[in-house]
Amino acid sequence: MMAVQSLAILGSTGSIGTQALDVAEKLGLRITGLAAGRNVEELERQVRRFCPAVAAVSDEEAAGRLRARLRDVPVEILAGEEGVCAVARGESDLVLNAVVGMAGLAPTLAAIRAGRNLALANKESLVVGGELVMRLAEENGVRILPVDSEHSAVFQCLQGCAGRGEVERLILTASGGPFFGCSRAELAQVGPEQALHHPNWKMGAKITIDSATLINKGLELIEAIWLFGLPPEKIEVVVHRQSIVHSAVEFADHAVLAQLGVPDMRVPIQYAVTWPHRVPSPVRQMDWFSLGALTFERPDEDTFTGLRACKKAIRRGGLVPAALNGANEEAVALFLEKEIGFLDIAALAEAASDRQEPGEVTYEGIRKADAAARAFVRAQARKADGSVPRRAL
Ligand SMILES: NC(=O)C1=CN([C@@H]2O[C@H](COP(=O)(O)OP(=O)(O)OC[C@H]3O[C@@H](n4cnc5c(N)ncnc54)[C@H](OP(=O)(O)O)[C@@H]3O)[C@@H](O)[C@H]2O)C=CC1
Ligand SMILES: CC(=O)[C@@H](O)[C@H](O)COP(=O)(O)O
Ligand SMILES: [Mn+2]
Repeated sequence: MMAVQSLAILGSTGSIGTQALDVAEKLGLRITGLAAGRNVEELERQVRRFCPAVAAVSDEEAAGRLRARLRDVPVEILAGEEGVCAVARGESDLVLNAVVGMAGLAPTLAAIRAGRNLALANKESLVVGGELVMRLAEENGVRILPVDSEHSAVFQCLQGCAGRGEVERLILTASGGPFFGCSRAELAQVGPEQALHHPNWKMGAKITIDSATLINKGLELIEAIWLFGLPPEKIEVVVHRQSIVHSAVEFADHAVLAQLGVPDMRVPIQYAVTWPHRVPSPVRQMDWFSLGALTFERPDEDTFTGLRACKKAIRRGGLVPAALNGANEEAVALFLEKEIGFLDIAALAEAASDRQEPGEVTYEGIRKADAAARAFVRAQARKADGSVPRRAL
């Protein structure tokens, strides 16, 4: 891959998007396109600072507001999923997809079909459509560079590895989230305020809740299967409370390589951009003498049932992970609105995925499975007769 000089960022107003702009600015990259949801104020600031040729937002109303704010700036403003996909297809050496959720799938596919190399933070693209995404990437000669910290860590450990046959297993580390060690009785009482406090990472709301339920790790397991072409039996989830070891690879000779560092997403973002090279970064050095103990434990899947539900969805395959993902997104939104309890998230994600037949993974199939799972979750949450595990225990 030629050195990246220009970058399009999708989800530029979010946690990863803003850090990616920070990295891009320090590397002196040209920003060719930006896309976001509805945060027009932040996107206006970004457009004025980085002067992309094109910017997109998720709907016409937001596009109207952005156009009104940027009348004096020569930028093309697009709207809707098609607008975001147009930014993904536009001229750039690399597209960084940091959109949150299933909304990232269409732009992932658009970038790949246009032959754009992809730095992928949007893990949901691979969760719902890994088979499709990886097949298209291969057909179009597109590289997918992981941004998710664990997958970047594995990718870094795999540099120089001659092939999958040399890998015994991957070790995906999990912080355990804010509630590690809690009982189900305690989890039944927690609300968004507590769940939004990740012990080690400052991230967007959706992924922070996913970390608290451990569903993030289940989604990451699926992401790893597709990125590295390994079966689930070869991927072990290990709780590592300190988030210093970002993941590891055990090779055929049982040597283990791990990637360590302070928890700062600018490291994996920058590596995805500069790969295979490493360049200086403003991220602080790890202080070995203040690290203290690094601990490793087995995840408690009886308490955090979401991880087990993800493993079941992987085993059933096909469209089942898409249903689980759609249900989870909907349930997380309801939890943040205080409509359902914390334990309901995993219960609803599992119930919705159990209802889904595996079927064939097509774009239309994914959308249908996603929509059906969301409708199921909304309907269950509306029921007042107690037949759903509302604030389940
Ligand atoms: N944050 C982190 O440290 C990590 C995140 N990830 C993954 O990266 C992705 C982004 O996460 P994060 O940055 O935390 O999320 P945020 O919620 O902080 O940001 C999400 C971004 O997506 C945009 N967006 C939302 N809906 C749409 C849409 N329909 N079309 C276009 N853009 C949209 C938002 O726009 P707006 O705000 O303008 O509405 C925002 O720019 C997720 O898939 C997450 O799992 C992976 C590893 C670490
Ligand atoms: C930074 C990152 O990659 C997140 O996905 C993070 O790993 C979440 O932490 P958990 O390990 O708690 O899910
Ligand atoms: Mn991660």
